[in-house]
Amino acid sequence: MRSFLFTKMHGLGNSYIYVNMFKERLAEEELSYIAKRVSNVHTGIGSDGLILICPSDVAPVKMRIFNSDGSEGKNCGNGLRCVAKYAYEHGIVQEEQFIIETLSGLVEARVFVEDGKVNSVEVNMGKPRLSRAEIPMIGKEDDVVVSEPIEFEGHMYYVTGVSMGNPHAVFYVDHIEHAPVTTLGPIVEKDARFPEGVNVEFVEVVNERELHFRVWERGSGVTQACGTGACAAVVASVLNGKTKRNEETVVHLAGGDLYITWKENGDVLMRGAAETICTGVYYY
Ligand SMILES: N[C@@H](CCC[C@H](N)C(=O)O)C(=O)O
Repeated sequence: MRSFLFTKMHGLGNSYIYVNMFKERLAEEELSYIAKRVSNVHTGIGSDGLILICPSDVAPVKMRIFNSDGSEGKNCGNGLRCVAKYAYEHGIVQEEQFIIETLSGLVEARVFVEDGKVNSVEVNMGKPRLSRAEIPMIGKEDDVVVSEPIEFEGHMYYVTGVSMGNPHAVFYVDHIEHAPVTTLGPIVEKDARFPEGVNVEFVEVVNERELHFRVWERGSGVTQACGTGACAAVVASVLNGKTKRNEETVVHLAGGDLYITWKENGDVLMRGAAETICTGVYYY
């Protein structure tokens, strides 16, 4: 029987099994299988997926994220905050500001430390990508998708498309508690107009600085929070004239709050909590 050491961490209830690949060896061809196994709440550890904390050729640390269905994602906002906390607290980095490599590029993290422990993290998530080709979404390559009418199963909705290194489809609702997360979410996720699938976000605007948010994640379904999704929601809200550029917006997710600013220079800043739940040995 084989085994590896893991740490379970969460960002606002979006939990992953983290493996320190500076020390552990997992076979590339088994990563998808391991992600599915550890995520299972009944027969595994229970999580929204698996995150590998890896050595990098271009940064002090690299993040790889696998959803609970075994698919590999290109970015993960809550994961980045937890990777930053882990890297700092385990001495992978010594500075409080450092670069993390992801499959969608480099981001800069800054940890806020109290008594040697990281209690929150800010990540500069970089610039959102807005063209259909970048999201990706079928249609004229250079077009942006802002409140575009779109039909699903005979009903009309309005979608705004944003890539934060991974794809997001944002929909506005009047009351967040009635958002069709588990009904419309899986339909949009797998719709052929999004050739790589899509994360699906529902947003209720409270006021110019506050949003309610629920998510159906590509590859994981309902989660308590999605960092890249919350960034996409803020970008979409600026594009739709509902919130302001260069001003911090509080996003209320099921698992807690994130503080997000789409800066004048184009970068999106995300700040929020990152927490360690437990460590252990996983056998497979
Ligand atoms: N929970 C994440 C996003 C994880 C990846 C996503 N499901 C995808 O496939 O793109 C976050 O906090 O951003």
